[in-house]
Amino acid sequence: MSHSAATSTAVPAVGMAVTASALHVTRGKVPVLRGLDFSIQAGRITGLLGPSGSGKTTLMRAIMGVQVLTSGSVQVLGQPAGHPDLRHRVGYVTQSPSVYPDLTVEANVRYFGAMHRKGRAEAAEAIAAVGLEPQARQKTGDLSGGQLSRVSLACALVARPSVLVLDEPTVGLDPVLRADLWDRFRSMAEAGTTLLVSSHVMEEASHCGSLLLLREGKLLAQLTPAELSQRGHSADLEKAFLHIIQDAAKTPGGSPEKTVRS
Ligand SMILES: Nc1ncnc2c1ncn2[C@@H]1O[C@H](COP(=O)(O)OP(=O)(O)OP(=O)(O)O)[C@@H](O)[C@H]1O
Repeated sequence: MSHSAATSTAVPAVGMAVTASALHVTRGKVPVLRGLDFSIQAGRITGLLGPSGSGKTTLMRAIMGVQVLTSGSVQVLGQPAGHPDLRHRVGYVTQSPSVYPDLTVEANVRYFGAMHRKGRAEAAEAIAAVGLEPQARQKTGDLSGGQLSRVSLACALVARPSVLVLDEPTVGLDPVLRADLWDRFRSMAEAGTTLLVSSHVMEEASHCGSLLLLREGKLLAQLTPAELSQRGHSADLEKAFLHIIQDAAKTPGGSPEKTVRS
């Protein structure tokens, strides 16, 4: 897998790429996000961590502007989430790969690239970035699950977005590929791209510059991995997170502890 720094149209690594204020989302009759306030710093990897059902995907959908908000607001690169000006600047990779199975890897990536006025060179770079050069001419429908999710990622990378939102991008990948992908994310952040990456795997939190910890639709904390370890009294980030969750459960009314800003 190539680790060349991505040339993106990223905003300078100052200021905030995403800001949510008093964000409430109800899906069906279920209050899923319950009053979130946070900012995501530009040019950094922010991890979105929380148990299954805590609202991670819903929050990512809100940031992409594809989720109806009950109240509150989400701003992305200074525009309301979903604003047409953000179309070429914000990329989203969902949990289920959305690619054309009858097309080759290369054709898929070139197709998505064309939507963002990108050509052959950018497609080749995106394919190399996810380690799929050997499969470039293969029909996407014949690939393994992990390869398929990497095609989906390449289809987002080809646009060279300033903000990249990734829903569990490392699921189904072996440890070597996972490490390669995190290296890739790191070099993208160094080049100025803002990444928001969700994961169930607390071990992956250590790759992030900042963490948003969600539980039952509330923000338990925003902090660095080192702060998580310190506050959760364990070098094992999974144990530290559990500790913080247990502390929050003891708080009267089940309200989260005071949010730590990193
Ligand atoms: N369309 C819907 N109608 C009603 N409830 C929904 C809908 N979609 C999601 N939910 C509920 O919203 C809550 C949050 O779901 P969400 O997918 O955001 O969680 P998540 O943290 O991403 O979970 P996972 O890690 O399992 O993907 C869950 O309780 C889920 O059942």
